[in-house]
Parts: sequence; C-alpha cells; structure tokens
Amino acid sequence: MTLENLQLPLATMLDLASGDMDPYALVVERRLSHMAEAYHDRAAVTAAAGEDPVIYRAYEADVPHEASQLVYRMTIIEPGRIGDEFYMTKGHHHVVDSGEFYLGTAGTGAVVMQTRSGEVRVEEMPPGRAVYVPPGWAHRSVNVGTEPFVFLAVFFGNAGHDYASIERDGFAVRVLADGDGYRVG
Ligand SMILES: O=P(O)(O)OC[C@H]1O[C@H](O)[C@H](O)[C@@H](O)[C@@H]1O
Ligand SMILES: [Fe+2]
Repeated sequence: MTLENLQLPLATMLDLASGDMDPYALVVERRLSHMAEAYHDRAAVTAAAGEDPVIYRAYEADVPHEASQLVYRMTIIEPGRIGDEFYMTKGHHHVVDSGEFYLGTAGTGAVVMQTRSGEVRVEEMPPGRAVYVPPGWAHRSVNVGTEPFVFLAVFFGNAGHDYASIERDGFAVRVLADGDGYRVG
C-alpha cells in the first residue's frame, strides 16, 4: 500500500463545553421553521414562528461519508421550549441500519430511541454519559435543561439520514416540561 492511496490521519480539537470544533464544517443548522410539524402545540409553534429560533446546530469533522469511515459531530441544542415541549432534534433512522455512539459533554439532555415496531427507550445524557444507539433504533435528542446541551456523536459514513418515517409517524413519546424537570408523555 502506498501513501497516495491512504487518507491521512485527522486530528480535531473539540470544546466539550461549548461544542466548538476546530477545524470544522457547520453541517446542520435547524430553525423552528425547518421542523415546525414536529412540535405538538400548534399555537405555540405559531407564536414562535416570527422569531424562528435556531433550535440546534452540528459541526462535523472532515471525514468522507463512505462505508468504513467513522463520521463525528458535535451537536449543540439550545435551551428552550415550544409550549411545554423542549427543543429537540428532528430525529431519524439510518438509511443503512447501523449503530451510533453518543457522549454527553455539557448541559442536560436525553435521547429518545424508537424501533420501527414502536418500542421506545429514553436515556439521559449528562456530561460523561455515553449512550449507544443500536442499529434499527431511530433517535432524537432533547435539551431538558436551561443551558445548551452538547454531545458528541459518532456514526458510520454510509449510515445516511432517513427523516421520512419520523416526519410521517413521529415518536410515540414526547419530552415535556414538568415543574423544574421533565416528564416523558
Ligand atoms: O439529523 P437530525 O435528526 O436533525 O439531528 C441532528 C444531528 O444530531 C446528531 O449529531 C446526530 O449524530 C447527527 O447525525 C444528526 O444529524
Ligand atoms: Fe443518527
């Protein structure tokens, strides 16, 4: 094997507290208008539509989206709610069923996971807690705190993002404000 055929190693600085990455590419920036249908309180969606807040963004290292590659991202979900529902990601299945590794690094969040047959699990992701999302589980992350929720994600380069089934059917549970905390309803 010659060096010409080999990709060079890559090193990236990750700011675990803020989610900043260096070097990075901003690959996701989702505002409310990009996912308004995901929230159940229609009046609250309408009330927030004018401001159209940024709900979350993700930074990615320069890894090819190909089989055998491990893509890694820092995702930052802002604190906030639409009605009683916390800011969250759209959520997706992988096109090629494959696992994903998560590590909470700042703030207070959780990941909701759901199989195609409707089984649901919710795991909290405080800083230092790793969650493994096995193949076949759709996943959505939620900020249940008052600070930005930051996590590292690692997934296969050929996993792909399948949003259609979640856009159509949603998740069977919602993560809702409950006093100072949250409940899964
Ligand atoms: O793709 P979304 O459901 O909008 O979530 C935003 C991002 O969250 C995490 O970083 C996942 O690992 C990414 O694959 C995903 O793109
Ligand atoms: Fe994923």
